[in-house]
Amino acid sequence: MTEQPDSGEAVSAQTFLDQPDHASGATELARQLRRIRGLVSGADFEDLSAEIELARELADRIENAATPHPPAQYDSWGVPEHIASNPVIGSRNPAAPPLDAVVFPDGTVRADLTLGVEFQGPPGCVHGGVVAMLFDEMLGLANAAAEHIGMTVDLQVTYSAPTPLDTPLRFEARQERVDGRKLWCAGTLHAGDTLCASVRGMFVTPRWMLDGDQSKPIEG
Ligand SMILES: CCCCCCCCCCCCCC(=O)SCCNC(=O)CCNC(=O)[C@H](O)C(C)(C)COP(=O)(O)OP(=O)(O)OC[C@H]1O[C@@H](n2cnc3c(N)ncnc32)[C@H](O)[C@@H]1OP(=O)(O)O
Repeated sequence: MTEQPDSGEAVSAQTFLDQPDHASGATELARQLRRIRGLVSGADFEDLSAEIELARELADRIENAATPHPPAQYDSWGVPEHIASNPVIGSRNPAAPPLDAVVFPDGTVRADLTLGVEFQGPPGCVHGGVVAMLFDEMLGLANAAAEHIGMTVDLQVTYSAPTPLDTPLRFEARQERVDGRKLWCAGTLHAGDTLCASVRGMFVTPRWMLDGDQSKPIEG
């Protein structure tokens, strides 16, 4: 639970698309791989030959133990495998920060996170493409929270100040307008009181999705 300070009164938020740890341990494995991701991209080493051998052995073992599943089908928005592989929120995707969102009763989706050197663009700053990717996901989550989802057709990001690395960041997004299959969302990214970036996005619910079941259970 968290509180929405701007409203002047405490409003509780619920974890959104909670992803319980996978029974196999894959979620914990992804956490350890994220540690390695940050260390390898942001540190110097004398000699890693022994660690490379270990990593190769580990990759071979995981490959042998894996039963790969194909990419999710279009009608499986929100099923655990779909969420888990997501490059922004996927708890089992080591490439994902991951971003954990909460949703407020008014539909605002919020995520607090800190991005390390593996997300660096300009020196000391978060890569602008990473900001855009996180915004895209945040707007997608705002659509999901409003139970009206679509695909991105237009995403306009305004970068107002550098987004610092290793600093608590706050993303917020909400769906603002719906006109038939067209959805409009907006969001902001703050580092403390500084507005680093804002976004406006337009989404369209594909024609084929209207025949499908958009209200599939949102699980993780
Ligand atoms: C429930 C569980 C949820 C779980 C969520 C987990 C989170 C996941 C979050 C993931 C988040 C990540 C998200 C991602 O990464 S989404 C991936 C990136 N986006 C895409 O790949 C989308 C590619 N585009 C398409 O596939 C088609 O264009 C779609 C299917 C979207 C629409 O093709 P369709 O044939 O169906 O529709 P239409 O062509 O009749 O158009 C309909 C209306 O829209 C208007 N229009 C169209 N384009 C534009 C435009 N650019 N500007 C302004 N207007 C535009 C158009 O004029 C028309 O208006 P009107 O003439 O009716 O007035």
